[in-house]
Order: sequence, then structure tokens, then C-alpha cells
Amino acid sequence: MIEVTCAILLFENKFLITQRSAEAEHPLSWEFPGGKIKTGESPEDCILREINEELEKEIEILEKLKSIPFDYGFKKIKLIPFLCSTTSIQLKLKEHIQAKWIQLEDISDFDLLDADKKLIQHPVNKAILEKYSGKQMDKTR
Ligand SMILES: Nc1nc2c([nH]c(=O)n2[C@H]2C[C@H](O)[C@@H](COP(=O)(O)OP(=O)(O)OP(=O)(O)O)O2)c(=O)[nH]1
Repeated sequence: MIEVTCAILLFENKFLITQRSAEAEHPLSWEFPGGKIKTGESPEDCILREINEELEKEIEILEKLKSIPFDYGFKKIKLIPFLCSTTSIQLKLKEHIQAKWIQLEDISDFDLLDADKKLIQHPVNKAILEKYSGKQMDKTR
């Protein structure tokens, strides 16, 4: 089981999603930025390091969300999500090909990785995300 952290990064009621490159595993899928935990690293250190490496951003952890085990068939991961805040929308794309700040209600417009879909649908995570965004996740329009 591969342990992977990801950041659900919040700025003014919008969340950041990033698109994986055409050469990456799961090419062109959207995800919450993050990456694999290194040996001896805490999940918290991992997410701060990954966001710095991938987006050249400093972030603050607000809450650890419920972890999600997911089996892609060819590999199993444990996705460890953190709700995080930041003080600006600025970022540099070091690995991803695109980033978007989106409303929670629009997330179904994107081809999100399956583990991430499960993560945002987890009732505990869903309630926390809806509380922070002030919006319902399911589209009513
Ligand atoms: N970063 C990230 N990976 C995710 C998410 N959801 C999900 O299933 N994954 C999967 C995709 C990858 O198989 C794995 C993470 O791999 P990665 O390539 O992003 O990790 P990394 O940055 O440490 O990369 P590397 O050292 O292998 O180059 O977890 C997510 O929201 N964010």
C-alpha cells in the first residue's frame, strides 16, 4: 500500500485542482496536488514538501481529513488528505500542466482521479468541505 498525501487547498471559497501531465501515471487526470510519503517522513511534512516542490507555495494545514484506501488494480494507495489554506492564488507549475481554482459544486466537470472522487464523497470529508466552501457539492443547476 503506497501512502500518498494530497492538499485540498482553499483560497476565498475556491479549491485548487491540478492536472497531471501526459507522461505521468494517470495521464491528464485532475487531482489534488501532493505525492508519496518518503521513508521516515510524517504525512504533514510530506504535504508541505510536495506543495513546495510542485507549486512553489507555502501553505498552512487546517485539518487532516479522513484517509481513503483505494485499489487501482495495478496498485493500492492510501490517500491522506489535508484541508489547507494559503494567502494567495499564485503558484508555479513545476510538474502539472494546468491548475484551476474551482468552486466545489463544479468539481464534477473535471476528470478527477477515482481515489479523489471517493475522498470528496466520504460523508465526513464532504461535510467539512461543504462547511468551508459554504456550498453544496451536488449541482442544482
Ligand atoms: N498527488 C496525488 N496523487 C494521487 C491523488 N489521488 C491518487 O489516486 N493519486 C495517486 C496517483 C499516483 O499513482 C500516486 C501519487 O503519485 P505521484 O506521482 O503524484 O507522487 P510523487 O509526486 O511522489 O511522484 P514520484 O516521486 O513518483 O515522481 O497516487 C491525488 O489527489 N494527488
